[in-house]
Formats: sequence, C-alpha cells, structure tokens
Amino acid sequence: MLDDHQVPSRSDEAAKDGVISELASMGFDMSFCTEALTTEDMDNLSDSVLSLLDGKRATSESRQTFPSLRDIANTENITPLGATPSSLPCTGVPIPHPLQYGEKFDSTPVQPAQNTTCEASSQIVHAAKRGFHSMIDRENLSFDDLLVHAETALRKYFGLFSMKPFQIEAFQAWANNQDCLVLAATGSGKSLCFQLPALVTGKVVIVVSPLISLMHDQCQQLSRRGISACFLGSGQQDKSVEKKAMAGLYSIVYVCPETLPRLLNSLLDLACKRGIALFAIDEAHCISKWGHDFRPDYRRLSALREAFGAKTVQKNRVPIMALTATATDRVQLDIMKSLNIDIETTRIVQTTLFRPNLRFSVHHSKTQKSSSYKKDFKVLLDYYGCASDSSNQLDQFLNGSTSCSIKNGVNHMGKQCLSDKNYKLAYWASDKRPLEFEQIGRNQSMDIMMDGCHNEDEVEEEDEEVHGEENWEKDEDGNFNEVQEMANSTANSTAEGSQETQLTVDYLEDDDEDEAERLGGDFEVASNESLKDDGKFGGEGLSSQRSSSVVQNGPSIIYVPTRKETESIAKFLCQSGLKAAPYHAKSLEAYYQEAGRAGRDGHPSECMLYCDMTILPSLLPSQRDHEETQHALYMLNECFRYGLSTTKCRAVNLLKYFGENLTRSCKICDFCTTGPPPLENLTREAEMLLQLLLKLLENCGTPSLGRERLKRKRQDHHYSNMRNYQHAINQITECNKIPQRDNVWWRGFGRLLVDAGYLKESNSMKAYSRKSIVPHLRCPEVTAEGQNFLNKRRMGSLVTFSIHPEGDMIQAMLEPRLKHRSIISAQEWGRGWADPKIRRERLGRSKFSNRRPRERHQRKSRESKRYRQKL
Ligand SMILES: Nc1ncnc2c1ncn2[C@@H]1O[C@H](COP(=O)(O)OP(=O)(O)OP(=O)(O)O)[C@@H](O)[C@H]1O
Repeated sequence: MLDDHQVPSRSDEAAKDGVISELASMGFDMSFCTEALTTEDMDNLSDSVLSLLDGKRATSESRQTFPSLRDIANTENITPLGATPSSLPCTGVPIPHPLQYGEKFDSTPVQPAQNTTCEASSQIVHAAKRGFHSMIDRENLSFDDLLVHAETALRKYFGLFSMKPFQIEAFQAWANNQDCLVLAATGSGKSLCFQLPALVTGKVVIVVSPLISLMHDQCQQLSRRGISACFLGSGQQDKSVEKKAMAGLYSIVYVCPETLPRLLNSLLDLACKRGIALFAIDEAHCISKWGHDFRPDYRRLSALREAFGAKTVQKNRVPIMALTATATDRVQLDIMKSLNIDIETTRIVQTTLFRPNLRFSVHHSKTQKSSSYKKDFKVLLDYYGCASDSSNQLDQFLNGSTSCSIKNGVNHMGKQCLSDKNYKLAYWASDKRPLEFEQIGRNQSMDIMMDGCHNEDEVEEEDEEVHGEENWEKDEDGNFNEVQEMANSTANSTAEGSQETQLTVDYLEDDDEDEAERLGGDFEVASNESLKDDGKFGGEGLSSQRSSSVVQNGPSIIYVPTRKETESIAKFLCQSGLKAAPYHAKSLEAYYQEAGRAGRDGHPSECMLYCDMTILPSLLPSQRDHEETQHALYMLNECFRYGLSTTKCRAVNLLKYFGENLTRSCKICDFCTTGPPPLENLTREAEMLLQLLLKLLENCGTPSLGRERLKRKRQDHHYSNMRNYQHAINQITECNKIPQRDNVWWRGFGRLLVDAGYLKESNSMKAYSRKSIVPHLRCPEVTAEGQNFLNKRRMGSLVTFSIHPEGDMIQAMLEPRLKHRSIISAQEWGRGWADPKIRRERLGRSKFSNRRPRERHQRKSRESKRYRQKL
C-alpha cells in the first residue's frame, strides 16, 4: 500500500506507468489498472497481475465471476509469485489462452511445452498474459465477429484456412445458443465444431465421449497444438486433474458419461467462474438404444439440460451439441428425446456420410475349419504380403487422372491397390515383423478388426419343435471344437517358427471398463510411445491401437463369421504375422463406424468385409424386451443383406441404410469395378418350387379354426410342417431333381422369389419369422403374381425368371453342401423310411459318413456308463 506521507518519486511514477501500459497491452482495462496501481503500491508487473487477478477489484460483472488465479494456484499448490520458485509438474498444457485480438497472424500451430517441469511464476504470468482477461461473451458479439475469431483460431491452432460449411452451420447454432445435432461422416471434422467455441470465448467446453482411448488421443492432439485439455473418468489416475478442470484450468474437458452426473455441482460452479461455452456429446449414437453402441450411462445426460437450461436464464443457458457419424432417423429422434432437448428448435446439421476414399468390398468365405484358413484368407494374406509391380491405379482413379481399370474381382485387388508406398492403407504396426515380410522389405502391415456375428449355434431356439430347421444349422456348423483344436495346433506349430510374432487375442467388445481401468494419468504424461502397441492386442495396446493405429492409418477389415470362429481366425492371422483383433458388432452402423476409421487422412483405403453367408446369424440371448429384440434382428438382417447383395454399389447400399440417397455410385467398390455376377436363367427352378409349394398347400388344407385348443395346436403344427419352406426344399433335393443346388442355395433363391413378389411369408408364420432374420423364409405362400407366372408358363409363354445370384447362392455353388440333411419332422422322417428310394439313399449316406459322433451323444453315453458303473 502506498504510504500517505510518502510522495511518489518520478522514477516510481515512470515504473508504474510502464506497468500500466504493459497491463493495458495484455488486455486489462486502462482505468481499472490505474486505479489498482494507485491504491496499491505496486510497480512490479507480476505482483500487479496477481493482485488484479485476485478478483477483488474486478469491476465488470463478468470479471467478478472469474476465479482469482491465486485461488486456482492454491487448488493445485502452485507457489504464488514472489515466494521461493519451485518446480511443479508441468501438465504440458498451457493455461487457457483464448484469442487475443489484434494478434499478428501466425500460421504455424502453437508448439507444445517441451519441458516436463516449469515454474509456477511463469505459468501464472503466461496465464495472465494470454488468459481470462480476453474471455468474451458470445452474446456480446455478432455472428460475423464470432466467425472472424473462429477462423483466426482455426489458422492459429490448426493451420487450417476456412471452416467447412457444416462446421459454420454448427458454429452458428452455437452462436445462437441453439442446441444442435451434427451428423457428418467419420473424419469430416466434427471435433472442430466443439473445439472452436472454447477457443473463441475462452470458456470451457465439456465433451462427453465414450472411450477413454479416444479422449486420450484427442487430448494429446490438442495439447500438441497448444490447447489445454484433459480427460476425466475412471481411467484418470491423476486425481488432481479433476480439481484443476473444475477450477477452469483446461479449455476442453473430456468426460466419461459415467462420471458426468457426479460432476454436476462442480460444473455449475465452473459455469459461474470461468464459464462453460458448450456441452458436446461426441459419438451421440451411444445415447440411443436403437443405435449400435448403446451405453446406458449416456441416458443420464438428460440432467445437463435440466441443470444448464430449463431453469436458468437464457444468458446462462449452455447449449448442447450432439455429434455422430452414424445415426438413422430413429436414432436421431431418440438422441434428441434422451438429451431432453427440444426437437422443434434443435438445429440438425447434416452432411453426406459418404466417404469417397473408402473402397468397400465383400468376400465370401466359409472358413469352418482352420485347415482351410490359408486358402480362405489368401486374398487377405496376399494383399499384405505379396509384392506387386502394378501401378497405383486406384489412386490415379481417385485423383481423376485415369479411368478406373480395376477389374476381375477380389483376386487382383490386393495387387492393384497396395503397390504404391504413398498409400496409407497399411503400415508396419509392430517392430516385430515376421521374417518373410522382412525379406519382402516393403513398408506394409495391417490392422484387422474382426467383426463377429453369432450364428444359430448360439441362439436359443424357441420354435425348434415346430420346424426343426435349427438342427440342420447346427449339424452343418457345429464343428467348432474341431476348429478350435486345429487352430491351436496350427498356432503351436507356427509359433515355433516365429516366436516373436506371437500375438494374443482378446475381444474388443465391452472393453470400455477394463480400458478405463488400464489407461490413466494426465494425457500429456503418456507419451506417444506408450500408446504404441506392445505386441498384444488386449490391454493398453488394444485401446491405443483402436485410437491411434486403426483410426488414423490402418485399413479396417472386418469379418462376420460366428463369434467363436472370429477368435480362431484372429489367432490364425496373428500367427501369420498380421495384426488382428476380433471385434464383435452386429449392425451396419457398427461396421460403417469402424470402417470409417480407415483413410482418415483422405487417402484411398480398403474396407473388406469377410463373411460366411451360409451361416444365418442370430442374436445371443440377452435381456431385451420385445421391441428391442425386433430392432436387433432388423439391424442384423440389414447387415446380412448387405453382405448378400451383389447388384448395388456398396456405398449406395450403406448410405441408404442411414436414409441418405447417394445419387451416384462410388466407382471403386467391388460392385462398381467388377459389376454384378452373370445373370442366371432360373426359370426351371422357380417353376418347380412354386408348383411344389402350391401342391403342399393344397394337401394340407387351411389352418384349423376348431375350438379345442389341443386339436388346433396339432393341426397348426402339421400345417406349418407341411408348408415349411425347408420341407419343400427337402423334397426337391431328396428327389435329386436339381442335384447341384444345396440347401443354402435354395434358401437364397426363396429370398429372391420373395423380392420378385412371387412368394411371401404366410401370415400364420409371421410370428415365427420375427424370431429370425428376414431372409430365413419359413412358411411361404405363393402370391397372385407367382401364380400368374406359373399360368403364363403353362400356357406356353416365354416368360422367364432370370436373376443375379446373391452372395450365399454364389458361395453355395462354389462349394455346395451336397451332403444334404433333411429337416423334416420326426413323423415325416419316420415315414421316409417306408419309401425304398429314400431308405436306400439314407442308408447309403450313413455308410459313407465319417462324421464324429456329436458331443451331446458322447456325453450321454459317458453319463449312462457312469450310471451303470454305479449300479
Ligand atoms: N475446415 C477444415 N478444413 C480442412 N481440414 C479439416 C477441417 N476441419 C477438420 N479438418 C481435418 O479433418 C480431420 C478429421 O477431423 P476430426 O478428427 O475432427 O474428424 P471427426 O469427424 O471428429 O472424426 P470421427 O468421426 O472419427 O470422430 C483432421 O485431420 C482435421 O484437421
């Protein structure tokens, strides 16, 4: 304090003037500084800054609400200026630094702090210089002014020159204090929509994100650009980070949905201190139970709108921005409803979800035995393993310099697409390369995500009694034990040769909690290196692989066989020296989301889907209500149909699922480059099947309308059995009328007859159909159109039924399962023995059958043996 009796000397005055002008240049109000420095004896810049930031003298309303920097310093034990300087662990994160007006444009992004320690004093002055004083209220500036600031920040921190139209739209919604739903493709730049408000206002943006690894990754990227950010959640081991975040020390705070409800009160405080510019809900599809990645904790985010909206005055209302790359119409509505944001006033910012640099393809493969894996995955192994001299045609095509000459299907794809070293399709993911790859000496590797669906082996079958079809499925696919054994033996033998490439396989599914437990610390503490894969695909390596490797560089290769097989195949690929992780997903949303992690740098990227269409996927038992089960089946069905399709551009197909009409084809997917399979004239097959179904229908009469329940049940049972689609197929195959077609082929054919309008699922069977996925035709009826077709044929018309076969039909023709097994009722089976032809056939089959007895029977006989011994 100035002593009343002491007359300030000229030199003191000059020093004070100097301090005042410094403070003014830092953005402090000139009269405010003058008043502060005349009432308090300060001619030292640091003391003055601290005193001003104490907040006692703040005059404007907004300033009074800011925390004093000293308070913040106290919360994190920062030694105030003037005390003995002490080193404190530097978080590597600059204290908030919103835009400084009039600052000279510098296009080079801000460099991160290099040192691991720094002094509190310099941190405080740094904060003061770049800090809270330049916070601005969104309401005080026009949208144009805000946009200018946003673009300045864009240049300064990101080295980018303009915002994309959808980013401007989202920014405008935020500027108008509007809630907003942003739907934009993966890698299109959604993050900027919520990062810019923090940089423009100097207030905090709270981002809710589902994955610790992604939060970690984003925090690292921001810190590299000089933007302070942290993440909070169970994975955050440094407990002081939460305290600092709630005191307003970070511009962008990532929070797990599980953690956010606990922080509500602290967030209210934070809103009153530094201010909260925005709540961003990243990967917002997790909110919806109709989405592919439902996280119940996301539902609790509705509390945000209550706490920061409904009851607060408009000025203090914090807008909410939900962002996702994969949301169907239903999911969009559910997101808004669940977040408690007004559907009428919420701005929906939607861009195309199309990713022109992703080349989608589907590969059909049976992969039931590990001994066949080498053959089944030849394309994949070649793709990453073989040298190619061919030019980068795909790249040239994408650049418009040549017309696409990729032809002849999947076998050539690898050669054509991987030759150029500029491709970011693949890279060595581990230093521990297998020898043969080393010898080839090219800088390629791969990341594979295996997408396992379930097959009917894994589902509880409620209507088994009625149809018995599931036995057939089980019989055909129930040889996993063998697969597993062989996989193990292959693994062991290969491991001997290349010990160092041995990789473990864990499931990615439900890894969030574990991952949260494993990752920890302030994001800046974890070095880039620690994110690199440690040779394992579980644990830290796993999450980082998802976020760093797969996300930025790797192709996304996804497999949809059974879940058990997924593991087995992943093991095999790992043993082959490729980096693979089984991943479980059950919908096109999940597939598109994961595939979208490839080619984020804009380079062409491969997204191969390997699938075994001879196995019908179905749901694992779970606690779903009826509606949820229906929806899960719908999603699974769409996934299956995508794999089956051979007549549409893959990108068009995928986007249609999200309600987007792509007006042009992608020109690079397998369909666009190779075209549909040749048209097949299947008139004879159609005629035979339709006639047979009509005949069966005539024989069994109409369903019972009798009163007695038992009688009706029996009659219905008989009725369904007789009209069972599989029953008709059995009759055709047992009579050996068209020997080269197997069950799988007929199943696909029935589906195409439904598509053509010749068949439909009977009403009485719709209840059963709902338990299965739609392509599984149960009890068909011949429609009027189908009868018309038959009549025309009978009258000698030349009408034909020609179609492009779908995936399962092609696969069945390549490797028919001619060892046909009947799926008829026990009664029918019994009657079959009376027919000498059928009897001969069955006996002939069993004579040559070398199938091992089923485990169930073995167990039964073991049990009875034990029982007999007891006796
Ligand atoms: N306006 C822009 N101009 C040029 N590049 C941009 C622009 N906005 C974002 N990008 C770039 O796009 C890339 C992807 O951005 P970002 O990670 O924000 O995508 P995203 O949509 O959030 O992805 P995801 O859906 O996977 O979370 C980044 O490299 C970023 O620099």
